[in-house]
Order: sequence, then structure tokens, then C-alpha cells
Amino acid sequence: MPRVDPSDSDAKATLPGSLGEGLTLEAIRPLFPLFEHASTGAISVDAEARLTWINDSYCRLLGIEDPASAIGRPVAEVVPHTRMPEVVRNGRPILLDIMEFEDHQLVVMRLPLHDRKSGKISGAVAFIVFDDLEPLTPLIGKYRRLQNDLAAARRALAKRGARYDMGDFIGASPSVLEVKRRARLAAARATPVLLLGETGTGKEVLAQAIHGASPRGDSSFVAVNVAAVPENLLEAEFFGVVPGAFTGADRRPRQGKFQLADGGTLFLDEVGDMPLAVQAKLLRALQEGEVEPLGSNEVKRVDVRVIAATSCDLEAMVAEGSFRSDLYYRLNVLRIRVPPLRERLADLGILCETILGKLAQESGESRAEITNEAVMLLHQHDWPGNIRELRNTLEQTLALNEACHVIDAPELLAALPYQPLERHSRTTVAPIRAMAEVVAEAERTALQNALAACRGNKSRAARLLGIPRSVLYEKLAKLSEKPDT
Ligand SMILES: Nc1ncnc2c1ncn2[C@@H]1O[C@H](COP(=O)(O)OP(=O)(O)OP(=O)(O)O)[C@@H](O)[C@H]1O
Repeated sequence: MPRVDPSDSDAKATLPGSLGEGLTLEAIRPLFPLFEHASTGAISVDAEARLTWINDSYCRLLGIEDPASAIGRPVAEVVPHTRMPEVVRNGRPILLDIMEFEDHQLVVMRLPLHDRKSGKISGAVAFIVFDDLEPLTPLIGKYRRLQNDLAAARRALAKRGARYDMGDFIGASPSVLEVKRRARLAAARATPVLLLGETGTGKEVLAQAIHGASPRGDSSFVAVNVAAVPENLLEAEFFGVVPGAFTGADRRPRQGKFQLADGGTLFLDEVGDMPLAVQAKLLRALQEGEVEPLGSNEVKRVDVRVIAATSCDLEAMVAEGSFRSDLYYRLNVLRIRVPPLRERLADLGILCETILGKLAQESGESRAEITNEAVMLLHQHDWPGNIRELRNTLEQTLALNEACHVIDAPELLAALPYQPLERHSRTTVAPIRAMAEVVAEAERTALQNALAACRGNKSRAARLLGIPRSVLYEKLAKLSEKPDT
């Protein structure tokens, strides 16, 4: 293989005739003497990535005693980690790259060369732009730190939706251990999960824990409470809206929960409350991995793992035709039944301990203890609202008993829900209270009684009370913001 003479006087110092033809050896050759002296390393190769020229300082750096012996050899044998064969193969320049060499890094540029007549790749040149990154260390360090901060911020943002992990699902009764075993199984798989259980049993806690322990744990966890979204907005909520999709629609596009959960997990709470028309679209999104925003006729691909939850008897709903059987089978791949609190009363003690710890953390006050007698009293209650209700009861007990350090049975009695009305003396005249307060209390009692009568099933409770589900949810949300004091 002939060695190119960089001082060849025939070289025409013309720039490539046209950019379409690319850089030719003839055009670059006059620069070789400059590379010879000014670059720590410069090489050229032919169309087979064999070395045609190497400057002296590169030979010294690589420890090559006789430069002539290197000419004609495959460049990869002479220069470790070189990407010249790639440049020759695909004809694409690598304008800036960091190449590892022993314990330091070299910043290199690689350019393909084209044959003047045929335009085909005839070889490539490469030269070291920087051989000493030391002066750039502060800059590189700052860049790396920013990169790390960005990655951490992205991870935190993605995790924003998920607050709980497996350890937050409290309990050690056999039924809870089985729930956790299945949840770990679910985390290791990519299949849909169906969580069945009454209200307040911890279905959302579990869904977040499954997401967190799954390979998608660093991506978004997006929750939608199907029952809380008015029916006519559900489709937009799930699949998004393009600007001007309907009268009054936003001018800006709005992403649906499916798009927001792309790469992560979508938690569909109260999935049994989904209208049949939306069920059909949900099924399509799950089967095809595609969604169509409202007002658009373009489909978008999404990669979403679905965890659905319900307190409804989906099988009965399928039988009566209010839930699509195909959607049911799609969701019911891995089913976990979350037991109600009354079936795991053995966990009451540890649940109280944990909840009291959390309440203290949230309020900044010292942690209250609970006596064995008080826990025994809790055993007698039916807990239709499950752990949410237990938390509410403990919170109210603390609110009703200022500076309470130990919760004993008497303190608890006053806060336990569903007290028999006879407990109030009929002879005493009730103090006059503001109308708003009386109405709020009546509303609270009506909600609690309806929920108790329906064993926490919110749809049935809403029907019983004659109000839309979304209104029931609004009222419940307000109640949980403002504990009864
Ligand atoms: N096993 C558990 N350990 C600790 N806390 C729990 C557990 N289960 C539920 N909780 C607490 O109870 C409350 C209700 O839990 P969550 O929202 O997960 O219930 P849910 O079954 O999804 O209710 P719903 O069906 O009404 O949406 C939350 O405050 C949660 O922290």
C-alpha cells in the first residue's frame, strides 16, 4: 500500500467541488503538513480502513517505532478504539468524539473522503483535536454534575405520582402476607393487574407499591379515579384532546392520562364505574397500545402498564351486561383480592401504631400511644370504610382530645363513627349552631350512613343518596380535608 506523501505538489487546494461530492483526498492533502506538526495525532485510511498515513507524533503516542511498518495494516490493529472503519463503512463524519487511550481521553475528529470522479468513499482522515482534557476538567465536571442533576430531577418527576412502596402496605396477617406475595409477583411481570377490594382497603397503596417495585419504577405512576370524573369528560381525560376538538375546548392540546403514563403505569381506580362506550376505547388502547386524542384522527403509540382496581363485583357486572367481558378478561390477568379490615383484625394494633406515627409526622406534634383496651374496642367495630376509616377515627380522637398522649377506650368511644343516637340525652336542649355547620354535619352523617349501608361501594351509595358519583367524590374529598372536630 503506497504511503501518501503529504507534500505532493499535485494536490489541488480546492474545496470539494460541491458539497454533494464530499471531501476529496486532493482537497485535504495540502493540510497534511499542518497536521504533521500541529496535531498530536493524524491518520488517513483507504476505503478498506487500512492505514495510508500517520504522523510522527501519533506514532510516538502509540509507541510505534517504525511508522512504515504500520502503513497498510487495518487501522483497528494500530489505533485502539478507533471508529475509522465505521466512518469508511457508512460515509458519515464524526465531528467530535472522545476516544479512550490508556488512561487518558483524546478528542478526535473523523472525516470520510470521497473519490473525485465516482464520488464513492475512498477512505477517511482523522486527527486529534485535543489530547489534554485537563484544562477542560472544570467544564466537563460541571457538565457531568448538570447531567446527573437533570437525571435525578427527571427520576423524581417521574416518581411524582407514586408515594408508597411495599413496606407501606402494613400488616402481617396471613391474608396480607398473601397479598404482598402476589404483589411482588405482579411487580416482576408486565401483565395487567386487577385489585379487588372494598373502599379504603389499600388498593391504591398496593398499586403504587407494585409500580415502584417493577422495572417501570423510575417512570410515571398516573392514577385516574374513573368514578370521580364526569362521564362526558372521561374520554378526554384518558386519551387527551387536540386544540378546538369541540366547542369550548382549550386552544392548547391536552395530554391524556395514557400519554402521561407512557413508559410507566396507569392506575384505573373504580374501573367498574366506566361507561360502556369508554370501555370499548380503553380495550382498544390496551390491545393495540395506541390512543387517539379527541378531535384527532391520528393514533399515538403508548407503552403503558395498567393496574385496575374496583370495589364492584365485575363478574356480576359482566353477567348483567354492564361491563364488557373482553375488557374484563384483558384486565383480569393477575388478580389480587385485598381483604377488608374486619377479615384481618389481627393487624389492628400494627396499623394503629403506623397511622399514629404518620399523624404525628404530619402535624409535627408528639406521637400518641394507644392502649390495648382501645385496640380491643376497635376489634368490635365493623370498619366498612376500612383503613381510611380507621385513620379518620384516630385523627378525630386526637382532634377531640387536646394534647392526648395516650389513646384509651374512653377517648376512642367519642370518636368512633356510627354512634347510636340514643347516646345523646333527649331531655337536654341542643345548643343552637350555625346553619352551615348543622347542614355540613347532616351531610356527613348521610354520607357515612350511605357508605356503611353499601359496604363502602361509592356508586351504590351515590345512587342511594340520589346524587351523581362525581358529587359524592367531591363531598368525600372535602370531608377528608376537614376532619370532624
Ligand atoms: N395496608 C395498609 N397499610 C397502611 N396504610 C394503608 C393500608 N391500606 C390503606 N392504607 C391507608 O388507607 C387510606 C386509603 O387507602 P387507599 O386509597 O389505597 O385505599 P383504596 O382501596 O384505594 O380506596 P378506594 O377504593 O376508596 O379508592 C390511605 O390513607 C392509605 O394510606
